[in-house]
Amino acid sequence: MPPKKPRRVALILFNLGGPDRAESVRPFLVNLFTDPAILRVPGFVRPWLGRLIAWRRTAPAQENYAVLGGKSPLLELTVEQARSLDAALNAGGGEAEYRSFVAMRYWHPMSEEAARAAKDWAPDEAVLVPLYPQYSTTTTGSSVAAWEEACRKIGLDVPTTTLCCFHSDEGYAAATARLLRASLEEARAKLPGGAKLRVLFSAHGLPESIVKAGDPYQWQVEQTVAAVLRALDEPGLDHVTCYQSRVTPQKWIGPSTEDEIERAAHEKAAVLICPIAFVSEHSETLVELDVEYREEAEKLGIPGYFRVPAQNSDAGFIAALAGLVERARGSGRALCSFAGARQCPREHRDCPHARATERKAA
Ligand SMILES: C=CC1=C(C)c2cc3[nH]c(cc4nc(cc5[nH]c(cc1n2)c(C)c5CCC(=O)O)C(CCC(=O)O)=C4C)c(C)c3C=C
Ligand SMILES: [Fe+2]
Ligand SMILES: [Fe+2]
Repeated sequence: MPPKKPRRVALILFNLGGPDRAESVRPFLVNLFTDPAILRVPGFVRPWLGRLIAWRRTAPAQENYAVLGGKSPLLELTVEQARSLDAALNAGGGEAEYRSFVAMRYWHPMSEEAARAAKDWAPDEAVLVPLYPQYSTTTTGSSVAAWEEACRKIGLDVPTTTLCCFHSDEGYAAATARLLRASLEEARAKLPGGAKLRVLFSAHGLPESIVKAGDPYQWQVEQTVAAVLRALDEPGLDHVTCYQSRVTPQKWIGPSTEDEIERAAHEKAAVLICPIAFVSEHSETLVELDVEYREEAEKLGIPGYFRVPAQNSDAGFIAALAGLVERARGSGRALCSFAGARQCPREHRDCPHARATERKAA
């Protein structure tokens, strides 16, 4: 008998995307601020208001990207994560052949480009893999919606499993705790003896109204911090969870990372910032945390300012992601679909991270 052909599994890696040159900043921001998941105003107002906000945000955003050579490093880092994930999943041979496709939400390659590339490969099934550990309607929810629309448009119809969230996954928490431990040791070695050190778990913020409307993101961020602290196993560690990157005038969830840095400086405590909702370096880690907040902290006379690197293609993180993909495929259950809602419910404490959408092959 001829050997059985491996089943082709397309992995669709979701991230936000970022401009690839200075001229892309404005259209990237327009895409972002005209997304109904981000700008929650009546549909007839959104195109105008979204463009206005994008126009006002262009100059500060361009300044941030200028520090990074005029572009976001997010795509390159995501492509590297994709290659590493494929290598990890395909290493043992097995019944499946995996191939990752990157689908960015607001800049290229976007969902339609990813869906066309995936279709050309003729997969037997697909797994949607958000590079967001915590589910938010503004990130994973929005990406899944864009993906489904792209599939309808180009006629890609394969059985699809959605990895909804992995906020408390043990492998992910352990990999994050390892990175945190290494940075803690480095910071302690550099600090003058006896100086206080506080860990600031810094997540991307969200407008408070979005959380009040039921978005589980903040709750899931808190679960991640708890899981990382369990894995770190350092009782008594001075820490706080805070939120960065506020970009609109509404009230955002807090406390803000800037306020926590200021509080630490007043209390003569050094800070170690641990990004807790980003798994790749980008402008909000490399510029906001490493340049802007550091400058403010130093002006306030902070005794030390350190940062934990994002996971990028860290071997432990990639192994955790590979495990999540395998378990999601194997689950065969509708775990996070909640009365047809797109969103992983806030109360879903036991979320094993997968929503299996069974569709009959055409
Ligand atoms: C109302 C605005 C925004 C919400 C809500 C929001 C949620 C959100 N974003 C991330 C992760 C990323 N955001 C990135 C860039 C970015 N985000 C916003 C606005 C909102 N984000 C803007 C305007 C920008 C552009 C940059 C800027 O103007 O400063 C990025 C990519 C940046 C890059 O360098 O490529 C990521 C990643 C999360 C996790 C999140 C909610 C949970
Ligand atoms: Fe953002
Ligand atoms: Fe979930």
